[in-house]
Amino acid sequence: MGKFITFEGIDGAGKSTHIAFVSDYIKARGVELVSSREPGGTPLGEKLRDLVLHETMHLETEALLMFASRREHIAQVIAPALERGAWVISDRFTDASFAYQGGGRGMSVAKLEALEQWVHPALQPDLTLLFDVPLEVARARLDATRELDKFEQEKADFFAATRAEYLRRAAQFPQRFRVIDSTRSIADIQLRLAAILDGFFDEQ
Ligand SMILES: Nc1ncnc2c1ncn2[C@@H]1O[C@H](COP(=O)(O)OP(=O)(O)O)[C@@H](O)[C@H]1O
Ligand SMILES: Cc1cn([C@H]2C[C@H](O)[C@@H](COP(=O)(O)OP(=O)(O)O)O2)c(=O)[nH]c1=O
Repeated sequence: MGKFITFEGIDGAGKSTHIAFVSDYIKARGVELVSSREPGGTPLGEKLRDLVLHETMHLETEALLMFASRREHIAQVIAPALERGAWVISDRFTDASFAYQGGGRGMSVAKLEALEQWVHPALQPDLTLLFDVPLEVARARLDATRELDKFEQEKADFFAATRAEYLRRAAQFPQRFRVIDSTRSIADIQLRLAAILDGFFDEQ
């Protein structure tokens, strides 16, 4: 079996900035790597992504579409890759549903756990990199760079709750989570990522 690594954090924390670095670092070890994202990662998932990022909908519809996209992603991409021994990096996975639909929007943890049990009862990431920054830093980075989607337009209290839920989960699952202080410079964060990945390779 390959290894499954997920990237998490509130919008603007710096996840996307570090994916190429982590990919290259893993590939340099001679491992086959599949890099993907959620919502999305398959042709159907990308259509669902477009809907869920731009249409207003009931909270539970939003959660169900996230898990529908995930079901397809696991079936088409993640499970086959892990089974053939490849490593998989996903820009977000189920922790994002707990943080955004749960923490941010207030959906019950019990309902999210039921969906998780349904869609991937036996699969969890081997390593989750949580890019953590205060809201003001994330907001300033987003404002400086891009057009904001539905989630990115949310207010500060939404992101405070989202960030808090991510940190709660990191404390709940310390085995797989590594929290990265994303207020640091990109170079400092790369040093920290390299140390985390070296440790992770040593454990294998
Ligand atoms: N450590 C950092 N220091 C300064 N700017 C950063 C840092 N990390 C990311 N950025 C910048 O912040 C913006 C948002 O980063 P991005 O990686 O797209 O965030 P995310 O994928 O988490 O939403 C980008 O313009 C990026 O260049
Ligand atoms: C996977 C997932 C993402 N999301 C949200 C978080 C993000 O705001 C958005 C898209 O994620 P992201 O890939 O970070 O967007 P970008 O391309 O702008 O960096 O989807 C959820 O609300 N629940 C989920 O389960």
